[in-house]
Amino acid sequence: MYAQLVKSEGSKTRDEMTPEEIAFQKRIDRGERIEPKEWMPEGYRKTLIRQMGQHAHSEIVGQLPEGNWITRAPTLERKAILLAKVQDEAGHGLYLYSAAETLGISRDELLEQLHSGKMKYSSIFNYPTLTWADIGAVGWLVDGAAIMNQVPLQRTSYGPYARAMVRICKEESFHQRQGYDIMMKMASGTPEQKAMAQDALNRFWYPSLMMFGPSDKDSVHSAQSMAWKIKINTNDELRQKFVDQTVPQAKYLGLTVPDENLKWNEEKGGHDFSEPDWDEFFAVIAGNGPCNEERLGARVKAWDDGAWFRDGLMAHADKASARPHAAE
Ligand SMILES: CC(C)(COP(=O)(O)OP(=O)(O)OC[C@H]1O[C@@H](n2cnc3c(N)ncnc32)[C@H](O)[C@@H]1OP(=O)(O)O)[C@@H](O)C(=O)NCCC(=O)NCCSC(=O)Cc1ccccc1
Repeated sequence: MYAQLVKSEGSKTRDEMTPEEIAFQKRIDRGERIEPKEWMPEGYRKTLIRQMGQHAHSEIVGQLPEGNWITRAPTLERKAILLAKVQDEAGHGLYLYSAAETLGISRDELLEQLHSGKMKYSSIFNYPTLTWADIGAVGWLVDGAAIMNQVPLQRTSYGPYARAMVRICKEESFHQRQGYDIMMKMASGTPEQKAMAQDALNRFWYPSLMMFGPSDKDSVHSAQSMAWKIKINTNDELRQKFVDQTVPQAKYLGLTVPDENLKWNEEKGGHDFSEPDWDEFFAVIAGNGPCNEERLGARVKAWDDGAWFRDGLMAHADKASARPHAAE
């Protein structure tokens, strides 16, 4: 069915699987949920830690480009809405770290891997938010792409991840609407405001398409992750759905998607569109995007600055447990 997917490193054919692995795959094929204390292949556990960890880190790092605008939101109402949205992203990160911890890795280990550059976070957050219209574009396009990817993950095979996705998707759809609402205001405002909205769309269009990952022929994990139902769709399938959903929304705003090759293809029932610049994508995920240093630097600083607070909490917890009767 997915002839274009490359074989994932370490993936096994049925003949190479142990009886336990075959039984596990049968459970997945029947659509059963896998729960934390149940047996799972080591590769399944590691793949989930990688994907859920990257997802959690993206939510946390993803607060930075929007947090940048909280003090400069144009009205009190916009400020309150943006503040709530950024707090939601923190909450999503925390559910996802908790869900990842059920796989036997601690939150400290996950954060250490983020801070040392061993684990990734979404490429999109390495682009700057230069104007207020960018906050509209982030909500509309970035949250829109996030939802497109995450709605199918509500049916992912690992129970704690699938359940976390249900609440996260509800909140992300509010985020997407608040972004589109900002874009509607800007696009129907003064010519200068409309130009800002167009400029934000121009800069965020291709980075948003990159959020779905490399094209299927370069996606090293898709084949195995889909066999395990850790992923439900290929990267290209979701990218296509995102383009098809977003193009009419841009039209409604009176804005132009920055792609001369964009056109409806009746035969395939979807748009033809230009691929993002994959060299840029691979440079960004290798740490060389416009804001990688600033984003990671901000997270490491926040971690270091919070050391006194974590130490205080631990000291308090130690004292409380040394006095078992104190709380009675
Ligand atoms: C689709 C994909 C992202 C990638 O498919 P896979 O099968 O895992 O990989 P594949 O073989 O295709 O790629 C090969 C290599 O490329 C890496 N790579 C690929 N794409 C990216 C990328 N875009 N950025 C960075 N790295 C990327 C990939 O890790 C792998 O490298 P590795 O071997 O690990 O070193 C998948 O992990 C997924 O669905 N994750 C869950 C959703 C999720 O994480 N959402 C987060 C954003 S939503 C949000 O934050 C909400 C929000 C909104 C607004 C404000 C604040 C917050």
